[in-house]
Amino acid sequence: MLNVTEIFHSIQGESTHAGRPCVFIRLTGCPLRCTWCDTAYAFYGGRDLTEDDVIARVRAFGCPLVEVTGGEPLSQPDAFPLLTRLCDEGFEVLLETSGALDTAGVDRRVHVVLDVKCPGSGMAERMHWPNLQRLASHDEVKFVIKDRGDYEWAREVIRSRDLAARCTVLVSPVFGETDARQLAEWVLADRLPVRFQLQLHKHVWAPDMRGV
Ligand SMILES: C[S@@+](CC[C@H](N)C(=O)[O-])C[C@H]1O[C@@H](n2cnc3c(N)ncnc32)[C@H](O)[C@@H]1O
Ligand SMILES: Nc1nc2[nH]cc(C(=O)O)c2c(=O)[nH]1
Ligand code: SF4
Ligand SMILES: [Mg+2]
Repeated sequence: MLNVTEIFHSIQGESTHAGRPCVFIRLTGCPLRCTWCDTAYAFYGGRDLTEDDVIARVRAFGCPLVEVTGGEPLSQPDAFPLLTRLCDEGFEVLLETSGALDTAGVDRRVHVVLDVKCPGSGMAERMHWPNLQRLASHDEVKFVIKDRGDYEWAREVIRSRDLAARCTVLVSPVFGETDARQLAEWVLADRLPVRFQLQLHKHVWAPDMRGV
């Protein structure tokens, strides 16, 4: 059984897949509390659905790209077989995860977008660092940057672990809080080998709108 906040069809707003039509499965619940989280409505509530229900709802959208997100999707043990089932059904599968939960049980076909929570999130000490050793070239690592302190912390993690040689590294401003231009200029000044991203959907729809 899966506890689900929402299943919706939208334009992927993040990662290297930004701009592509995508179905989102937002699982309920998260053990973290990032200071700037834009999805606190997924912490509680939700509706219990069987894996078959979820697959049927996803299939109905007729879209080959699916993202499992949350909340923290890996906080539900049944998320692991769901990811495998989605791959078996022929979907291209993305997983958006906080970095705090072990990704060892995630199907290797899944494209993992792994956050590394910076100090400004208040959750940096929750990082499960062995997750970085399991990154495949189709995976992506994301740093959401609140301020200059976060930027310098992320830069050190990227350089000391040679992350850009392993996979795409994304840096994103905290929406509505971090000056995007400032972050872009820091990246350029340092020749940091990352992909700067904005949350595209928040520029298309109202930033606080659900289900997009
Ligand atoms: C809501 S989280 C759900 C998945 C998982 N719990 C995680 O944190 O990756 C989805 C993505 O949105 C990002 N995010 C949440 N609030 C944000 C904000 N205010 N500005 C920029 N990105 C944000 C998170 O860092 C994460 O990459
Ligand atoms: N359009 C859209 N793209 C997204 N990419 C990642 C999202 C997420 O909340 O994990 C998200 C989201 O909530 N909406
Ligand atoms: S881990 Fe993800 S869902 Fe949980 S509080 Fe942080 S951003 Fe929000
Ligand atoms: Mg979102």
